Amino acid sequence: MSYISKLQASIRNSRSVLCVGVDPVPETFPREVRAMEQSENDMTVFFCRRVIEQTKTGAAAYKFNTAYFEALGADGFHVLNEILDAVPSGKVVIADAKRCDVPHTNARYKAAWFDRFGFDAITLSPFMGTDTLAPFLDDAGRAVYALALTSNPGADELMTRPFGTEKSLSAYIAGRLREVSARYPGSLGMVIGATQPEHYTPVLRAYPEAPLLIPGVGAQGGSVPELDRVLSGHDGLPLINASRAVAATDPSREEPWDIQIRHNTDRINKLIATISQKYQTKADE
Ligand SMILES: O=C(O)c1cc(=O)[nH]c(=O)n1[C@@H]1O[C@H](COP(=O)(O)O)[C@@H](O)[C@H]1O
Repeated sequence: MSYISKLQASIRNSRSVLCVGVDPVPETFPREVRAMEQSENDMTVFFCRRVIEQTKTGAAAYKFNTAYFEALGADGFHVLNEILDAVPSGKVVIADAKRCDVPHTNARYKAAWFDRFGFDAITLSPFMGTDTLAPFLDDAGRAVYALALTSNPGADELMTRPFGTEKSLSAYIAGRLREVSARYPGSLGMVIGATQPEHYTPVLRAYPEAPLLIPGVGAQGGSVPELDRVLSGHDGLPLINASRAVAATDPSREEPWDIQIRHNTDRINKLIATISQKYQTKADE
């Protein structure tokens, strides 16, 4: 099955373009979880599996930022594997690894994240040139999301600046990604931050059919109505990621922490409902 078919099916089944970010920080786990007196690794497996359980109806995808598993040390990859086992089949799983290296080294990252861990997609930095993306693009069943317009304030240092005749370096990257995507069976999409809608237009115009991974709603303050407006003419299927906004729990609330996670997810899904509906229709086409 191609990556795009899997993405379409998952958006259709969940009726949502929500991607739940799994970025566990043991110090922020609910006190009930921390009180279990388990090891940090066991707590992480328990917490993340519960997050997946509570979000699986309303999420099309899960994005695992590998930093949070590397931070657990030598057993971090075992922890990641145990959590991946809990993701229902049919959901898109993305390794947010943001790798960037020469092609023969990137081939080993591909062996790790696609072949060993079985992720459907990976985030990569395109800053060493588009030749570095090639090792990830030989399989129609997998996808790359290349950083094109990131959500952090420092994106203004490089990405949103004019580049050659292009409005921004981001727009140039988008154009290059479009050219490269035509040469490979794998799917090549873009990461664009929800905090940057004023910079979207030239980027999306340069690659209108790009699958999009959009982080930055929730904790980083990206505006969903703005996102809805700027996405209006975009053809590629988006995934809108929320990590902390899903996992955040408040001990002063009456509901149990895991129900809070379900309600957080419902709230975000309501917020992005217009975008989800539009792309669900596209996924049906
Ligand atoms: O590639 C990403 O996913 C990414 C790119 C970007 O420009 N900004 C960004 O926040 N991210 C990731 O998206 C997630 C955002 O987390 P929250 O701000 O908690 O929703 C983190 O895993 C970030 O590493």
